[in-house]
Amino acid sequence: MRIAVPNKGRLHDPTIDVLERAGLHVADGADRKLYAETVDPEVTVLFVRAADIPEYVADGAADVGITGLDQVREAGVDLHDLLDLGYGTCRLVLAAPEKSAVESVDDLAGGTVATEFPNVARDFFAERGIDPAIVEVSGATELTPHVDVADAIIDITSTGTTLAVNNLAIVEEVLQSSVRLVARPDVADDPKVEEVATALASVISADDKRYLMMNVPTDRLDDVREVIPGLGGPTVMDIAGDDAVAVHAVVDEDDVFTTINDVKGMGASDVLVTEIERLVE
Ligand SMILES: Nc1ncnc2c1ncn2[C@@H]1O[C@H](COP(=O)(O)OP(=O)(O)OP(=O)(O)O)[C@@H](O)[C@H]1O
Ligand SMILES: O=P(O)(O)OC[C@H]1O[C@H](OP(=O)(O)OP(=O)(O)O)[C@H](O)[C@@H]1O
Ligand SMILES: [Mg+2]
Repeated sequence: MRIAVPNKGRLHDPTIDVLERAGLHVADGADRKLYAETVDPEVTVLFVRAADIPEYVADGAADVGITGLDQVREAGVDLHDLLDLGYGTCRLVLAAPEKSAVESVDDLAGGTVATEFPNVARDFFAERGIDPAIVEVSGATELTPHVDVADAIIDITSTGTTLAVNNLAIVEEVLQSSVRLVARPDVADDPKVEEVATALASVISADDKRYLMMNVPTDRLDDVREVIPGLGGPTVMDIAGDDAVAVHAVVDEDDVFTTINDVKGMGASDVLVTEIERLVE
């Protein structure tokens, strides 16, 4: 099976990282290599531009791909969205100069919009019933409204810094994007594809969970159970020759602070909190 992953840009490192954490060690994924073997002899990684990944998967050059939803939409190909990997979060927005006549989508009727995402742009305006001219650019999109190339842009924003320094204001959101694991429909149910999806999902599930370990006086165990929802309840083990039990549980990261305070109040001691590498539910 072949997985297409971003060869450079901001998505490269986090993608290699998530594959590694999923146990799919990428052999010698050095710069400028076009493909690499993984620890699984059946899985090969292809390094491709983020924008080209949907086409590679749709055409069968790769079976699954990891890239931004914005790129999948722009390619207009029919792929199964198997998993949201949670990074590369950004928005595609329609934006115009702060001091311009463009204040709503309708103001662009008869106007011009510059973008690296012409297909997403056309779909967006078609749905809104207007048909502005679309100018395709390959970068520095934020400059175009200031040099009379366009009245507005559709571009990526995350922190908003680039729009702000270029005196551009958001007119409307076009798409929310994050990095996805996508598959060609005919291989989406393939056991190997499911294995990879499960392994990647286990990393994502573990990210916002923590493993709690503690010793609890035996007579307070029922109280402790009440405050630790855990994953199917906590694991309880006897401690030889002691009036206490060891309790292990998986808890949401957001609940760790409260849970520790609660169990301390119930006499728990030696509380340990650790990160979880993977969680296969
Ligand atoms: N500022 C951002 N914040 C979050 N995600 C982003 C941001 N910019 C881009 N992305 C996501 O990363 C994907 C690839 O963008 P990136 O800039 O890494 O690639 P590129 O533009 O093809 O590469 P490069 O900029 O190195 O030429 C985008 O399609 C989008 O999904
Ligand atoms: O809202 P912000 O946090 O400012 O991020 C938005 C910017 O990030 C991306 O550019 P990138 O840094 O990838 O440069 P590029 O244009 O060379 O791709 C995107 O094209 C925007 O310009
Ligand atoms: Mg970029």
